[in-house]
Amino acid sequence: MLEVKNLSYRIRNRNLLDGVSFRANPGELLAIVGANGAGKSTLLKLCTRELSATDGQIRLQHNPIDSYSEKELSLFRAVLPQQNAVVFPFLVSELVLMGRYPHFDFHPAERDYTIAELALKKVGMWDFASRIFTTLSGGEQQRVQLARVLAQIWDVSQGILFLDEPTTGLDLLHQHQMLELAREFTQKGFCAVVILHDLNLAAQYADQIVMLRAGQVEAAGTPRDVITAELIQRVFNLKVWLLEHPEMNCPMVVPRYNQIAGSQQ
Ligand SMILES: Nc1ncnc2c1ncn2[C@@H]1O[C@H](COP(=O)(O)OP(=O)(O)OP(=O)(O)O)[C@@H](O)[C@H]1O
Repeated sequence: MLEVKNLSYRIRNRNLLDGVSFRANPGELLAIVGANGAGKSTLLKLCTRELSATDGQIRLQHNPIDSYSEKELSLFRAVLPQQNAVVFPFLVSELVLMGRYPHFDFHPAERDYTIAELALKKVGMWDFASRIFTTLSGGEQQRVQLARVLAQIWDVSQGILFLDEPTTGLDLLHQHQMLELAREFTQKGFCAVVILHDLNLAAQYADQIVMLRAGQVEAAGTPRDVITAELIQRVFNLKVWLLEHPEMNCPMVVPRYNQIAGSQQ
């Protein structure tokens, strides 16, 4: 469970976040959406303790975020950051095994190797296990990083998964597989908090959406509550058509063509 109450973050007299509140329950995938610069990554960095809030509270599994040691946090909470520069020539298998670091002291156990293998298979990258990570394509690297993150919380029953723009660099199939995997973990009792730019992915996979605008929550609720033409115009400055997904019970967003052409002038 993640609970954020009246969260603010101020830097150099500018409020990057102002009075943000929401709650993500076990079993839920919560998407954070908003225009560039709205404060999504800042919010995620506060929730993962990379930054400290100026005001407000964050609770994980009902306890204040600061009540946990780094080790305690890493046993139930995993983070896929937006950028994850790897400079050393690690093997793919070594990198995924790093996700197991919180679970062993000096040497990985058989179970850690097994979980790293299962995680790599889960993201369809097992065949790349003995490749050097830095030689992989952008999308392949992203899938391996996901395997590392999944390996970290593989055998946790109610963990928290934070994903910052996880679909970046992924082709259409793997974008959906990424979110299917996040959803699979929510079905195990996890809560997943995912920053997404693609409103259609948010509509299809999220149980709840928090829509940020200039550091504040403009709207929050189910995809039907939040993915409306009016809110999208207000938050993204774009007129859209809303269609019904032919199979899934959710709206689909299609930008109005004249608007896009007009916005470039
Ligand atoms: N250290 C900093 N100092 C000053 N401004 C900052 C700092 N970090 C972030 N900002 C500003 O805060 C705002 C929110 O940034 P943030 O990265 O959270 O946005 P975002 O919603 O994740 O954007 P994007 O969709 O482009 O990734 C932006 O205007 C950014 O320029």
